[in-house]
Amino acid sequence: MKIAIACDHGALALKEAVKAHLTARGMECVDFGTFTKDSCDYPDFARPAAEAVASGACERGIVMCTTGIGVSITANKVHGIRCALLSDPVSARLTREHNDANMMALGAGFVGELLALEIVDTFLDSPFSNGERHKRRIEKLMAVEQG
Ligand SMILES: O=C(CO)[C@H](O)[C@H](O)[C@H](O)COP(=O)(O)O
Repeated sequence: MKIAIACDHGALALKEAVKAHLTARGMECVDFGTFTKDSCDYPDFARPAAEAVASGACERGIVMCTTGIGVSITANKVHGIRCALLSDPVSARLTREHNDANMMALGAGFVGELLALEIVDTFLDSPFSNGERHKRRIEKLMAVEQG
């Protein structure tokens, strides 16, 4: 699986840990930065990662900042993206089963590395349920993009 990853200065260490973990699992990470601890602006990194998922260049995306909020809001403004801000593995499973989320966000200030990796694994390993009611709801939520 090809995964787009991105972070700002608040989550650099977590992004590196996620990248190492996914690489060890045999997945390909496309890293959109940031690459230093210098202060930066999270949309500059979350946006291209989300666009890579929206275009199909990457299958899933994982974006990180201090809270996870800024990167998740940014990703969700890209057409085709359903990005869930996650802090527990149950929500990671349910957002795949119910929302068919194609991206997830983590707040490095709130979720430690071990928990973050469990959330990432659960998110990537959980399938969409394909339930009719969930498909209907996703169609309706994606229609919001059309105005
Ligand atoms: O959490 C974030 C946005 O939702 C970012 O990671 C920023 O770090 C956060 O807004 C704090 O910004 P600062 O420049 O590091 O003070």
